[in-house]
Amino acid sequence: MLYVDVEKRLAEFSLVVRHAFPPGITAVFGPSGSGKSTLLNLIAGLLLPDRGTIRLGERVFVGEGTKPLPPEMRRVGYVLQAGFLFPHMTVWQNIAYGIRRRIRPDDPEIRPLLEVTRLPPLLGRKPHTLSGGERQRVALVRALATQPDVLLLDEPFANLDQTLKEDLYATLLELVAMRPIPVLLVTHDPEERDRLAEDVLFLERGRASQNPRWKPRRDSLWKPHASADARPASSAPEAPSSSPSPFSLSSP
Ligand SMILES: Nc1ncnc2c1ncn2[C@@H]1O[C@H](COP(=O)(O)OP(=O)(O)OP(=O)(O)O)[C@@H](O)[C@H]1O
Repeated sequence: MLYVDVEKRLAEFSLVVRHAFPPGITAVFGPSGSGKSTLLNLIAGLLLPDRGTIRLGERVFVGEGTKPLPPEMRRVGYVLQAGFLFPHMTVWQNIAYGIRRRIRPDDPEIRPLLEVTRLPPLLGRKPHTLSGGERQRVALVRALATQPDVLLLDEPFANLDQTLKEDLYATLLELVAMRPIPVLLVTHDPEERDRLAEDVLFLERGRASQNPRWKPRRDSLWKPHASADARPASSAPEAPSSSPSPFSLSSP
């Protein structure tokens, strides 16, 4: 479980988020400029909060009285809208980059990722020869190949046509089923939110509220996964006063 309880002053308002993210996909949904990317950057360690705590289980990313964990030690995978790939490297070199040990496409932890995303025929290609959807598949595998404990997706499907999106939705869900970790999916698109998310964090001018009326839709694509038992009955920020706060650093 990823716990976020932070404040960050921005140009026109403060981002104030107090939320627990269980394994599975949580959509981070809100209008442009509401603080969605800032939240992801705080979790990734690219920005530091003015106050508060971010921790994954007992592993403190940032917290009062402790030195912030640098981004490279957080085990966070990050995929951006443009699906940035190094242009001079092949698909395989892009995927292997950032993994500290030598890996091969048929290594047992890599091969299933490549197969689900149908990348094996493309491994020798350079990014400029790929379609937008193929590039996003590479970016997803690259993020997951590092075996992250949290996956951050910042509008990874924007600017793709509907057929490609559908294809990538299915791929993402297969990947998440293979590695049940908290996944934060930033999106503007209510359809995408409702098809993919198990939970939604609504943001508006930096303020977060769980919409109590939001429920996964009947045609939602996600299926409860093995770790579903680990999900709390509700990931709403308010814990009953009789139980320890999920945000307390000393809680299990
Ligand atoms: N480092 C910063 N310092 C101060 N203000 C910032 C900083 N970065 C972003 N902002 C401002 O904070 C607000 C939130 O920006 P952010 O990029 O997080 O929004 P967003 O919801 O991701 O928007 P979009 O959907 O357009 O990408 C914006 O008003 C932005 O101008």
